Amino acid sequence: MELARNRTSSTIPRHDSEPPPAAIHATGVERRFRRGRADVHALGPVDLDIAAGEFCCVVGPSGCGKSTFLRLIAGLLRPSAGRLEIRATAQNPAAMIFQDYGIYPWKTVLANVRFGLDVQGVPRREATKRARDWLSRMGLTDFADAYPASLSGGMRQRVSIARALAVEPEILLMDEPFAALDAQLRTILQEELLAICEADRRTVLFITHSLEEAIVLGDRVLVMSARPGRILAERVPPFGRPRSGDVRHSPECAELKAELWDLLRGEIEPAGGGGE
Ligand SMILES: Nc1ncnc2c1ncn2[C@@H]1O[C@H](COP(=O)(O)OP(=O)(O)OP(=O)(O)O)[C@@H](O)[C@H]1O
Repeated sequence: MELARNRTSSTIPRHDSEPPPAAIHATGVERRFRRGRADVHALGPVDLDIAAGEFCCVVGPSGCGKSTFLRLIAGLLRPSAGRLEIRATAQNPAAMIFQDYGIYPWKTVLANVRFGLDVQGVPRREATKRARDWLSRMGLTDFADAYPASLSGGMRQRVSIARALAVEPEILLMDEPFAALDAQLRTILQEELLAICEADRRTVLFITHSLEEAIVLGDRVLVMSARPGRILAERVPPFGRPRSGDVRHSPECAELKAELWDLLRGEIEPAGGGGE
């Protein structure tokens, strides 16, 4: 097992004709867990390149190892086998956003968004300014001094996104970030995420159970097999950038959704259910 992290791109010789180096490069990555006496093969082998600036969505059956893959990339877990390279130049290469927001209830909204900057040792005045900028971009200026308990689910998820983006990560890892939100809020936050990523191109790995969400947001959609999760297929949504969430109403979206569902159907047990 090998893990290469924080390697600066400038140390890798390149020629102009070469494509840009992958921000995430996985070769034969596997992860196993011990559960009592049992050995749970959760993931892999996974071979995958994600380009710098690419927005990649991952769909797959429940329990196939999607979160495990994200946690490996975040450095929260180590691969049991294979090689995982994360190429980033920033001091803080990856930030993660979870479904349950992961914000601190005892800190104000402003303190939550400033948290990562405080940890990085950014001077307080600068950290506060950057945190306020992100609160403004996420429409939360008036809630800077509020505590999370007084916010709606959508607002809490905005705080969580602002906190992750405030540290200016090169790689954004999002684990079903909108799953707990109602359909309208989900659509609004998808639009906001599209706008943010348009303004500030980042490498994003986004896990979702919604095929439509994956198509609307992704430059590429990866389909994972049942556990142990492997990349079964990948599809490129036929929409350019800038892109609006309105592409969800297009025939191309419906067609691709049906195709992805066909790919997933055999991996999901028991049989049945719909495409979302
Ligand atoms: N720390 C752990 N110890 C033991 N088993 C684990 C651990 N973490 C994950 N697993 C197992 O690994 C498998 C993959 O889990 P993971 O959470 O990555 O799946 P997932 O695709 O993200 O699932 P879901 O879509 O339901 O969130 C599951 O069988 C899970 O029970």
